[in-house]
Amino acid sequence: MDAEERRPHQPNAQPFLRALGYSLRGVVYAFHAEKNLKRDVWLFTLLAAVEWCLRPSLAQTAITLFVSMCVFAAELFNTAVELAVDVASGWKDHPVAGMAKDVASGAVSFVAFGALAVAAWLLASNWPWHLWLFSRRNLDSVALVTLCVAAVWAVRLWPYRGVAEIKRPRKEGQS
Ligand SMILES: Nc1ncnc2c1ncn2[C@@H]1O[C@H](COP(=O)(O)OP(=O)(O)OP(=O)(O)O)[C@@H](O)[C@H]1O
Repeated sequence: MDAEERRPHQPNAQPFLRALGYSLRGVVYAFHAEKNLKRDVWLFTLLAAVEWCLRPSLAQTAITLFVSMCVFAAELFNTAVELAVDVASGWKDHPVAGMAKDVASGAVSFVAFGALAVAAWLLASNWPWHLWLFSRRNLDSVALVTLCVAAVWAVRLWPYRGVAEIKRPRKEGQS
């Protein structure tokens, strides 16, 4: 595969826009292919629904959104590690390849536990819970959450037009 095939998009675009295009391509692929990321999109939507109802302050909303983005980032790094390990190992089993994937997935677990702690803090600090869904309370928070959910779903639903499907070749006996 030559360099042009590896970098197929926007040959005349500004370097910044080109880099943005490549990042978007990677993120769309991961959201299209990784079941964990698909599940995280739903969990993020659930968090947004909770924030639409509870209407935390703007600072609290920003913190929870930042932590959610850290979870997405950790999953994306994990996906990148899995792909790199699969290519480096030629899709063959190797203890170091397996360990590399286990370490990467351990990193995701750490961020996920941190995110659970932040979710608990959000719920506890807004106790007793009121349903503010149809009020004008903290509209700036609502706007921020809505923007982030829309962005995440845009990436999730963006059609994936990969050069090739990336998947591990099936072993004998696997369906
Ligand atoms: N090349 C390999 N050699 C040895 N063990 C491997 C190899 N690839 C994967 N494994 C083991 O199988 C586990 C699952 O790997 P796999 O590539 O199927 O990830 P996955 O199930 O898609 O993970 P995730 O759910 O995080 O996306 C790894 O954590 C590792 O323990």
